[in-house]
Amino acid sequence: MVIIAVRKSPWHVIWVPYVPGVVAAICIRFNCPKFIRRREFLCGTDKGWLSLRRGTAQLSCLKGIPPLLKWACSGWRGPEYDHDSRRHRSTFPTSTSAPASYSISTSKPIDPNVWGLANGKENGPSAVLPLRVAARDLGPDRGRGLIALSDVAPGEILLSVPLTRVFTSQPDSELHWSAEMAVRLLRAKHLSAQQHQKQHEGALQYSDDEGIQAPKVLDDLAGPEVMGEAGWGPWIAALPSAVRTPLEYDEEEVRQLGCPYVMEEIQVMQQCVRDCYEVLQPELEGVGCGWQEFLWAVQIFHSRCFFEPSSALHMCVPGVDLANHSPQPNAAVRLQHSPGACQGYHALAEVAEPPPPEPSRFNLVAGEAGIRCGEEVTISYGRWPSEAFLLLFGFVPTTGTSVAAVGGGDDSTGPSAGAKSNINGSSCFDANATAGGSAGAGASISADVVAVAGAISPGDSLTVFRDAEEAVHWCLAATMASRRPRVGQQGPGFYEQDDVEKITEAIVRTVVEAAPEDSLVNLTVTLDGVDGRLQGVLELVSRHLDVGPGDLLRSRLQERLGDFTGVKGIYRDEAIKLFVQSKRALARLVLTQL
Ligand SMILES: C[S@@+](CC[C@H](N)C(=O)[O-])C[C@H]1O[C@@H](n2cnc3c(N)ncnc32)[C@H](O)[C@@H]1O
Repeated sequence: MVIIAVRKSPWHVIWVPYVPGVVAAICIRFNCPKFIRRREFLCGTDKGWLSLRRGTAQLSCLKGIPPLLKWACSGWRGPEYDHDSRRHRSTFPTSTSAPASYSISTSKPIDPNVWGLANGKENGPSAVLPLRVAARDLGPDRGRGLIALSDVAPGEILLSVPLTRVFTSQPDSELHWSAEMAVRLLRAKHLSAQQHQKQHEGALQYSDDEGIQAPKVLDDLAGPEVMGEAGWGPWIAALPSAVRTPLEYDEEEVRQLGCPYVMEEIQVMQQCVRDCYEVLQPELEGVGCGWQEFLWAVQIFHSRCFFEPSSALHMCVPGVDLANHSPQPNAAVRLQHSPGACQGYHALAEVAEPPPPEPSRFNLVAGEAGIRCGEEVTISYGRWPSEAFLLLFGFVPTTGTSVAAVGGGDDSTGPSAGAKSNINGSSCFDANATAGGSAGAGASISADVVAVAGAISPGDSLTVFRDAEEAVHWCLAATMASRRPRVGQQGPGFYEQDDVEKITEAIVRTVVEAAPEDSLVNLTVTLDGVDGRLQGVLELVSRHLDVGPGDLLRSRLQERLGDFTGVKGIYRDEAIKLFVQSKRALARLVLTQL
């Protein structure tokens, strides 16, 4: 696992390159200039492809997607060209151990016709494109996804999309990136519909005139490099008709999230998109679009874009954008740059005739364990707190483990108080060191803890304080509240409000001076332990207040847990439920460690 600290950055997801040096890190981020809040996440990505998932039962075929995949991979000569894959394929043992419930338990290639794949057709002048993947409807939880049509060898390219067919943000736009892309998408949709209409009318007109050949309509495979904005039609036609992220949540749904930080984030995001709409409204009306279409288009980009850090561009990659997320993916993406863009190309050109430069391509590549026929092809969107997944993609990833032990919808049940074991053998829970607590390092993981951990979204973290200043204020206020003297008595260690403010200011100054380079925002706990910056702040405060940092953390976590246990009513969205369950389970689990 590679861990990367992303500092002073808004939502920012990073994939570490599968083969270092071949591809730049690919990221996804939500980055709105109007409301950038400095946030700090520890994030990482699994470099390995640990376990593979089998295909889902009852997969239905999708009209419109096969032509999309072919269109997206324009100019690619296909997997057979890139690899001698038969050699690799023979390395798979015959799968006889697959559970009977799996719909596909054979490594025999699936007949593309049965699966509705328009296969073996030409893609370019003479090339045959026998794709190894097809899109399938995987049900309401995941939407569509990509399924392997045959066993795929490690490292084999599954889809290869030229950058000319990648819908990319404009670097110098003054608008928020997704709003700028949305308005272009809607214009392209309008133009491609007009183009389609013209072609249809032309064909009708000529079919009336017997003996006269219909005018040659543009090839179905033509793209934006030939047709300009109207050329995005095949991709746009395959986009989902609805995407639901928190941009569409109403007040009640936002409230159900329970977490004040996330609630605020969503409100700011919603306002930002409304502001962008106001600016763009005249242009949007010009292409027959209103608020609903704009909101759809913005959410399309939030949920489907890669972020390429070296160019700072957001990229929506037709075909690859059908790959769903898994914390244990079996594939990854790579940017493959053209020889013309590589060092040495021009030097070569001086001494010999170099091959014509190929466009750079965005590849979907099988992981190092390969992929079995019938398995879903997944990539990792990154290892992120559940709010990042929720805000951008509208879903919260799970491990699939039962959540019964953390109470599910019933907030009264929690993990057994005896579950004092250390998560993953980590000994990071040292906040209690001066408070005399037991971290239980090295203890085995009890069934309760495993069940609780199962509800926690992989990579989740719990924001304990927004920033150091809030932490200091809270610690002082909570400590003074507990020491408030009775009338007529002198409480030990109790300060009056004026003094509290002075002490708070002094502590904040000390904290900032102690870590001038550090961004002291988004102080969290995770399954790996207490954020070191949070630990530092708590220790500084505790010295002034004569109270253990572990005690301060414990009572703050109790309060945060209360945010997630107070949610009433039936969850209106599965993602909200999973978000609340994950945060609640994490808070409880950390509390058992203190
Ligand atoms: C890049 S798209 C993937 C293709 C998408 N399923 C479709 O039908 O077009 C990302 C969206 O797919 C869905 N998705 C991806 N991975 C998922 C997962 N592990 N669980 C649930 N939904 C997922 C979410 O709706 C997300 O916003």
